[in-house]
Amino acid sequence: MSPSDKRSPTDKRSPADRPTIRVALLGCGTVGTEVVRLLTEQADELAARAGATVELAGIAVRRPDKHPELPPGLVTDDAAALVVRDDVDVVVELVGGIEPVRDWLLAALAAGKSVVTANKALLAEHSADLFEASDAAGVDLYFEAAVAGAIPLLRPLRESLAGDRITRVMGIVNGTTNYILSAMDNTGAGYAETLDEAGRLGYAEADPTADVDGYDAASKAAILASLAFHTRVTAKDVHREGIADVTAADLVAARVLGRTVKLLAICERVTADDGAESVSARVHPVMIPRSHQLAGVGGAFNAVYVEADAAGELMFYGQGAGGAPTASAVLGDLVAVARNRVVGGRGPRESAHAALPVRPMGQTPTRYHVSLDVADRAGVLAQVAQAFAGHGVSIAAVRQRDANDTASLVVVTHLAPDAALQSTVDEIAKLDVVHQVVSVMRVEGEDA
Ligand SMILES: NC(=O)c1ccc[n+]([C@@H]2O[C@H](COP(=O)([O-])OP(=O)(O)OC[C@H]3O[C@@H](n4cnc5c(N)ncnc54)[C@H](O)[C@@H]3O)[C@@H](O)[C@H]2O)c1
Ligand SMILES: N[C@@H](CCO)C(=O)O
Ligand code: NA
Repeated sequence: MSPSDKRSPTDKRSPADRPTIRVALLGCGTVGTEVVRLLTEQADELAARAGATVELAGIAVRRPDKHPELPPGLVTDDAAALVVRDDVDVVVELVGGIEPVRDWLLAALAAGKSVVTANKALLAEHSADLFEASDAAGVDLYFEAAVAGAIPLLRPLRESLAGDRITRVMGIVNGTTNYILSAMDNTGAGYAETLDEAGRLGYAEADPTADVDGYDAASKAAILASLAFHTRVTAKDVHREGIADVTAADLVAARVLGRTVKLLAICERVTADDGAESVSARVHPVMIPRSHQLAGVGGAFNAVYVEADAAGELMFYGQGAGGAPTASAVLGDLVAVARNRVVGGRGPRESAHAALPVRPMGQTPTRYHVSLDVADRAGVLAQVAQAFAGHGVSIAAVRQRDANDTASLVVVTHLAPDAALQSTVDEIAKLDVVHQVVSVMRVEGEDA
């Protein structure tokens, strides 16, 4: 697009006079394929909405010979050359991973190209560098698809809620693990077969351990905490536990009590007694009541609660993974970026002015559900209760069920620092009267 193509938003040029925004697409896998389809099928509508014809200038893939469906003149295996080409206005990155993508995007931004990306791993590590490069060049960096797929979530945080004070963001942000946990809970399906199915459906990352070990959700939590609290949180600041240790016994223990297990990302603004503010960001399995709205979120769907001082509680729900849903978010960003280029403006920049410290997990208040098999004799409950009291942890509820010479004991705590809860569980596991620690799970969504 040449500078003379710029116009005001009220300019009514005929389609023939519209400027052209030329797009370099990097990666044509699950999401990239759907972006090409939508760009082609909806070309006229997208042009009308963007105020510019949006046209592919090139498509970089690892193996051009594997893509006979793409126009040969557009396909290249040289992404580094494509992103700085003079005829490219916008780079849409759908490759994933950190290197070499980081170098490509920094080069693209430095060359004055706007960037749209779905790459949460990259943003959670290097958003500072990327924002700095986009500011230096005066171009856009959009990434709605990076968190919660199709769900408009980042734009509401960056723009709609910019006038409010967000206190908490909590939800299901990984489709693959939600698909697996839902299947294990509903049908008792096995872990491995369900993970394979999530891969076939295009939900899982290229390396699915990023999903099951919580790395993907931790990257998303870092992005959410940064945007919600106007600070910089990176993936390594996020406490991370995946679902690999969630057992059938955990799901049964949850079911018996009318609960289920979800992998949640929880980002909170924490205010200490002296008024000092910090943020906490964590990803781990959580036991929630079946009546909780997040309990009904099945398959690869995502749902995120946002709590803000003035707005109160908001909930965002929809498809969090898969080619077409993710492409929807990419196209939304592409139209926004194209519009900005047409009018000569920019979207929101990084807002990290609050510069809040990150509170370590051990100091973060949580609640535990502990299920134990204990000896069925007098004084056992007192010993277990003493262990909690010794670490300053207050008990909210105790349930006991007897079977032969063993009793099943379930303890749910009030809020306590996570480190105190961990130490309590370690001590309890060593008690002679405790035969087995059946399940230990953090709890959300119940009255304390
Ligand atoms: N699949 C989803 O549901 C989903 C949802 C949200 C975000 N994302 C993100 O979108 C991105 C792409 O995900 P995907 O599922 O489409 O992955 P994919 O593995 O299906 O596709 C990746 C593409 O990148 C290409 N590629 C790899 N190395 C390359 C190189 N050196 N040069 C050029 N091309 C190269 C591959 O050929 C392939 O076409 C990732 O960042 C992912 O985290 C995916
Ligand atoms: N692998 C990711 C894709 C969406 O970001 C998931 O399962 O949620
Ligand atoms: Na999104």
